[in-house]
Amino acid sequence: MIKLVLMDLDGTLTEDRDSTRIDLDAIYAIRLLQEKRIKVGLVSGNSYPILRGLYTYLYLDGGIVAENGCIVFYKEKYRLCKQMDKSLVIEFKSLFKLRDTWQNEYRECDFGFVPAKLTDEMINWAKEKNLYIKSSGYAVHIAYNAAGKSVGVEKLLQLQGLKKEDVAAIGDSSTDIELFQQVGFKVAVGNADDELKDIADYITSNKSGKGVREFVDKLLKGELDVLK
Ligand SMILES: O=C(O)COP(=O)(O)O
Ligand SMILES: [Mg+2]
Repeated sequence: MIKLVLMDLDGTLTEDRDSTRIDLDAIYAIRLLQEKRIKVGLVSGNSYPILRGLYTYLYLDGGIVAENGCIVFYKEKYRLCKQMDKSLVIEFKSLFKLRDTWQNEYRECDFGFVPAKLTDEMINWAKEKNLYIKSSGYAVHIAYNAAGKSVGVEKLLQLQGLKKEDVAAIGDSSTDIELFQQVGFKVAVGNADDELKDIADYITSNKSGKGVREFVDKLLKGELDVLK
């Protein structure tokens, strides 16, 4: 039985994948889960302060994984990755002519840059330095390994004493592939990256936030084969 639903933020709770406007249907879906005592958590590349604020005002209790797995919050805050070296941020930005995302001043380990297009040159640069590098479609992220949403979600489930089978997750981008590795039921929104859809147990017909509502409605009506 699903006890926790982990939700990505950008491109999933929002109205679309190029928006930061949270879909009202997604908020309503969260309320429906809470009424059934199913916990909801956030798993995102966004910074901890941003997610902690959203977590507080959406009145969630399923925990937070911020900075693509590097920061976890469940009753207490945990940092799981090495703090980013500022000289590396400067080198990456100047080498690939990138700009800081506005949240970088609030980050510790995983830093985001725009434009969000990930190139082979960037991947090779990161590989040489054993860095995590992925694009969420909103930003290109780098962090010291071991990083990625899987690292944070594994810790979050441990903290709550939950098994994979107890947990479902919904996401939109390649950064959610690692999220899917740690949960029992994997949902891709209708406008998700193909590589995420390829490993999903269910793909919503609706995009982003409306897809969250569609998933939750079907989950609560028992229309999804979550106990596979
Ligand atoms: O921070 C980003 O780049 C996007 O974050 P997400 O993991 O919520 O999609
Ligand atoms: Mg996303």
